[in-house]
Amino acid sequence: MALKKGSEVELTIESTAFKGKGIAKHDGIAVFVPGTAPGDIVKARITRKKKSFREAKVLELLKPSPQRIEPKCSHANVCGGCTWQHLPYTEQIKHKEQHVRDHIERIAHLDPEVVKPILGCDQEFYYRNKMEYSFGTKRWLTEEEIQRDEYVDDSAFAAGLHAPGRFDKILNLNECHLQDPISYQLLDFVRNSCIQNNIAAFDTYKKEGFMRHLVIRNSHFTDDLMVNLVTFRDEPDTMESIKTALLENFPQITTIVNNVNDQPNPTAVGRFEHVLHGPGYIVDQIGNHSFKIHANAFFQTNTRQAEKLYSVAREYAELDNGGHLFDLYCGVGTLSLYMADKADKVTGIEIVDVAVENANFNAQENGVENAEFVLGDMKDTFNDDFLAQNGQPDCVITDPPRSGMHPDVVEQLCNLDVDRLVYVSCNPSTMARDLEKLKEFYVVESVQPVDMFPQTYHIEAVAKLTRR
Ligand SMILES: C[S@@+](CC[C@H](N)C(=O)[O-])C[C@H]1O[C@@H](n2cnc3c(N)ncnc32)[C@H](O)[C@@H]1O
Repeated sequence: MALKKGSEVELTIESTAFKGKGIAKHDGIAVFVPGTAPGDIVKARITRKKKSFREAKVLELLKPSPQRIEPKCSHANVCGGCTWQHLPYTEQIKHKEQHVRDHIERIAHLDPEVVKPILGCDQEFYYRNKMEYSFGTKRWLTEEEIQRDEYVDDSAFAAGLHAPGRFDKILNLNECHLQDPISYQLLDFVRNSCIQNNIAAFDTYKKEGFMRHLVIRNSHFTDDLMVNLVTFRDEPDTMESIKTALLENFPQITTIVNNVNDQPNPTAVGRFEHVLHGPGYIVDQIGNHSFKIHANAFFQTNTRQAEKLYSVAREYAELDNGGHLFDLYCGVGTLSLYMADKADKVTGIEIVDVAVENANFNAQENGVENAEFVLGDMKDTFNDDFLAQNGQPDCVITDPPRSGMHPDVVEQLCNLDVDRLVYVSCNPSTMARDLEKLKEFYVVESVQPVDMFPQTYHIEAVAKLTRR
């Protein structure tokens, strides 16, 4: 019988899908069930019906999988951040490796044997150097509150992470084990200070209020600790009082910045920024190089594991005979500098101006004289004029955002006369899509999954391509 939306059914979870959902089969139809583990037997309600699959929500865990462990965090079952705290880390990485294989086979149509055994992360918790919290006027109700017969008001000054799939509801966090505990202590302090001082959270519907995000960045190699308060309006007096209170209670903070995002978009990047305390950046280290990082510049969020990732990219780039390296989507120049001693010349391209400024500064600070960085959108910048001006590369590293590369960039890479291409990706699905096109011109020799994000379904991978 076809499963209708709303029907209740008993399911045995067989495996996991990308994004962490468990998969069960019912009358030959795949049913995706979040929050489950292979081996679980659950009573579930169908929440979505599509031609070839269903989605379901667990109503009752009838028999837990023997693989299950107690999550460390009290929010684990609700928070969308950690999908897999109920699985041992050894199991998590098996699933991630399999997901990369699946994408390589199903989307890139390549032999999954090119995927190597995953490189796991030594640190299972507290590995992040950045957390981006949000404020809102609606809190996510607990399961117990939802079940009550009476009306429960969800209006609140809520501070934490967005409830899964909800742009308007915030899960009020009082713990999180992905970043140093100082991170959620700061969150708690800012939430309480705002409530005491009648400072409003931003209301996404009415487009009013004040506090939008709190972004904490801490260095893993220095004592630098950045607090970035993202607000809807520019109110120097309010910010001065928050800054004073923060420094009185957390003297270890080395810099405080205020990004003012007065636009409807929900990003934590301001239209302009004020530095309220300290230098306005932190310094961290990957390999032998130190990096200056401003609030709005990208930096790998797992500093220690980034070195493992970069060493794979360095090996795949095969720069033993030097040559000209292009570092596409270069951020603050981390990969460029990590490779620069092997190359004759490195040219990076990046869209965020402050990241390019940081990259130039970082090259100078680290005594790297053969790297230069160009500001621009890859799809407009990486063209024939650019090649005529900057010369042809011998090797290209590309490390795009989660959305992957723009089709024009993929096409330019297909037409490029280059021996080696190294594709670093934080999304196996878009990487596989791009490899599908690139494989006509390049041999995909190997794909190395590297886990940068324990407890979550996210997985990084590095692919080595050589010209046909
Ligand atoms: C995944 S990060 C990689 C950064 C760097 N390779 C690293 O390891 O730190 C992707 C970078 O691409 C930049 N970016 C995003 N879209 C871009 C575009 N259209 N053109 C150029 N750079 C872009 C982002 O600002 C970010 O710095």
